[in-house]
Order: sequence, then C-alpha cells, then structure tokens
Amino acid sequence: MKIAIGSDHAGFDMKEIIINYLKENNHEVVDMGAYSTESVDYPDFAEKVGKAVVNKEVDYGILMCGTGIGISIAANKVKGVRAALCFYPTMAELSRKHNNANVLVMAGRLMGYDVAKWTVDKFLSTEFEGGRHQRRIDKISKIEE
Ligand SMILES: O=C[C@H](O)[C@H](O)[C@H](O)COP(=O)(O)O
Repeated sequence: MKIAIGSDHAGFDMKEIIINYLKENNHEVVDMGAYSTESVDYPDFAEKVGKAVVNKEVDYGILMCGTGIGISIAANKVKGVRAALCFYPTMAELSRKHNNANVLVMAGRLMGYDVAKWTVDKFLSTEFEGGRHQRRIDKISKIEE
C-alpha cells in the first residue's frame, strides 16, 4: 500500500519508527514531515496528509502528535477525512470495520512503539464492513456539506 505519514515534533520519534516498520513490510511511504524534533505546529501536517488521502494520492494516512488529539481534530477538518485516534489494535480494527477510517492517528508521547506497530497492522489489514455503518458514514458526509 501507499501510505502518507506525518507528525509534529512530539510524534517525530514514533513516525521514524513506523516509517521503517512500514518499509520493512513492503509499503510505499510518503513522509510529509516534520523532519526533526524542532517545535512545529501539528495542523500543518494534518492538512498535508489529509489532503493526500482525499485526493487519492495514497491509500491511507498515518499521523502522530503528542497525544494524537490535536492532529486528529485538525485532520478531521479536511473534507472527506475520517481520522481515528487509536491507542490499541482493537480500536484500529473497529475504526476500519465500523467507521471506514482513512487516517490512523496515534499518540507519540503516550504509546509504546510495539503497540503502535500492532495498531498499524490492524488498521492496514482490516476492511470496512459496510451495511448499517455505511448509512452512518453517509450522515457524516452530509454534515460536511
Ligand atoms: O494535541 C496536541 C499535541 O499533543 C501536540 O503534540 C502538543 O500539544 C505539543 O506540545 P508542545 O508544544 O508543548 O511540545
């Protein structure tokens, strides 16, 4: 798969680890920054990754900030983005099955790196279930109009 990934300074270390993990697993990675732990503003990276996803330049996006909260809020402002903040693999699985999430968000300062890798695995390997969940996503899309 082709994955766009981004973080602020607080998510940078996790981003580098996840980029290597994705590459080891034969995914194509587009690193949209940040490129160091120098202080930056998370909305800039949320917007870049979110737009790459909705413009279909990539299959999915992955974002990190310190808590995952700010970058989730920002990413979900991009029309068509369904960004899910996931602390556990099961959350990632359900974000795909029920919410058809297209951006995975994780907390760089609060999650262990092994859990982050397992969370990525579940996100990328789980399909949307459709059915009643599609009806709810259609209602989310209407809110965006
Ligand atoms: O939701 C926001 C994120 O957790 C940011 O990564 C965090 O606010 C950055 O904080 P600071 O500028 O104190 O490193």
